[in-house]
Amino acid sequence: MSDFIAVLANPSAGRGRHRGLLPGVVEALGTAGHAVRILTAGSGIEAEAACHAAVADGAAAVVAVGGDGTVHRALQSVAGQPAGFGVVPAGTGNDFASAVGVPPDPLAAAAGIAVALRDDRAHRFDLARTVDAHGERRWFCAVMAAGFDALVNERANRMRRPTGPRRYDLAIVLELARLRARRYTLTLDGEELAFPAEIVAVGNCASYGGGMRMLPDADPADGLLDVLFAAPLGRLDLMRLKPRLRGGTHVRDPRVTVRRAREVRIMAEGIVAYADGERLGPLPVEVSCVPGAVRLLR
Ligand SMILES: Nc1ncnc2c1ncn2[C@@H]1O[C@H](COP(=O)(O)OP(=O)(O)OP(=O)(O)O)[C@@H](O)[C@H]1O
Repeated sequence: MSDFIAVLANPSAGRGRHRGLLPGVVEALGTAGHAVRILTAGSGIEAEAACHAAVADGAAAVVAVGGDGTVHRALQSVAGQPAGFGVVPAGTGNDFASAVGVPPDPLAAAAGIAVALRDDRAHRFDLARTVDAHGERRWFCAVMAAGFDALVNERANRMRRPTGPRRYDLAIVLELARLRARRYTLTLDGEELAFPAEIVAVGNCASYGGGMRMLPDADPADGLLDVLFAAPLGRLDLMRLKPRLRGGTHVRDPRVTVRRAREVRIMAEGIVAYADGERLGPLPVEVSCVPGAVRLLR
């Protein structure tokens, strides 16, 4: 069957707060005049496979109902493809949705997707494409972490307890105790830089983690990636920088550098990169900005 809307709902997104949302979302999407097919998946990997199958089956659009992790999974199937993409923000972090002008209210977002599909109107936004040392390709939409924040994510993923946000707090404490500057080699459009650092991030959009504006001026429609790195700060100053991320004022610190590039390569020992909060894999990673790679319905 073709001419249908595939809906990837992540029941665990937003700690389950939006579980009752789906019927209203499906009803709103139905007004676009396409059949609505709900994809079932028990994990991020299954979610991704279900989206790929739907696109191969001729889906007119894929709609992700969840946070940035769900968006990341769904995006793999529509990036660089003619199928449209919709986001119904229902996660704890909805950073891509807010960067591309999706209404924060889930039902308003669903209604907007239906109107855009009916009127055949889409907005093109850039995506970042990654290639790892094994040649594996992925896409991401918001921010790739390749420093302290990636180490925290990797540690939190390995921990079973505590659950919820306290797991991250504990992972931060544990990783702070082991903090050390690593030697990075960064290539920005062919220019090679080598320096010691604790934080390095690449952004297609400004924020991650639910409003932490790591790359405050990143624009998902400028055809470029924003790249942030900082001279070694040490434990105390790293923690002092953290509350400044929400306002994006950390970039005023003279030890922080932000550059723009179309193609970026990052190498450092012992770092597993995370993109949109999802595990990407060990560095080195090459990242390219692909202008207009997604047809966003909103
Ligand atoms: N259909 C699905 N079923 C189960 N897990 C999924 C599904 N879709 C995505 N996932 C995974 O669920 C995780 C959380 O998703 P997401 O980021 O959308 O929600 P969140 O509430 O914002 O997340 P977090 O609690 O991690 O901040 C991601 O790792 C993602 O890969």
